[in-house]
Amino acid sequence: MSALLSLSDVSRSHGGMPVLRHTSLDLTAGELVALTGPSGSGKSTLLMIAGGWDTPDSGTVTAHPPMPEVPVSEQPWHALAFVPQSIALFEELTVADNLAFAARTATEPPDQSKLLETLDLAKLADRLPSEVSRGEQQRGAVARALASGPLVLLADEPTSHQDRAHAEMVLTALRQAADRGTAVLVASHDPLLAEHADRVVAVGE
Ligand SMILES: Nc1ncnc2c1ncn2[C@@H]1O[C@H](COP(=O)(O)OP(=O)(O)OP(=O)(O)O)[C@@H](O)[C@H]1O
Repeated sequence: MSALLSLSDVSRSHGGMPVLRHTSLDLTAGELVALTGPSGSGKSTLLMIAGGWDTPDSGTVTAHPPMPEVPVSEQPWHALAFVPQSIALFEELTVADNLAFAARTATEPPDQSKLLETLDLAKLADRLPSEVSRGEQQRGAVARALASGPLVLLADEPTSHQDRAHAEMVLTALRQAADRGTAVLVASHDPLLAEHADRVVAVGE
């Protein structure tokens, strides 16, 4: 299988300190890749660059067909979805409407009710993000990303606010997306992640 998204020879410094040095990574349809490394090793930096929210000092990020042939920063949600560490749900929309908003961009919208059930959010669907817990908001952000049916999904510490049972739900949902063909890249310290991943990429070691 050919890559959907390629980082090639990417380097990035913050405040004069090198964070990523000549890093290359290919993401292929149907795989779940675990991005591991110590705190401060550059996992979020790599994800931000992969998603087009940060620019490398050198090196390239390329989206390959069937991804739209535009820079990563211009990819629509149904091509490239992101679960940021900050979670960033739309505060004025209910949990269900956050999913519905993302699903509007999907070419083949996943079943939103099923997504809410899979992530133990069904009973909270009509609440605003401010009316649910941080962990529930985080699962909402995962559900929203999945609702766009993305070709590539990038997730930054998506289980950081979860207990073990709910972390399993999050990782299972991401695994199922990979099994349906999404290329999934997950940065995490969670030891459970390796059980769900096809391969592990370590940064900063
Ligand atoms: N905007 C910024 N300005 C300056 N330094 C930054 C900035 N963003 C990140 N850094 C530094 O770059 C390094 C890598 O940060 P990054 O957030 O990518 O690490 P991480 O592996 O995701 O860490 P964690 O596991 O703690 O989330 C750290 O030393 C961090 O302090």
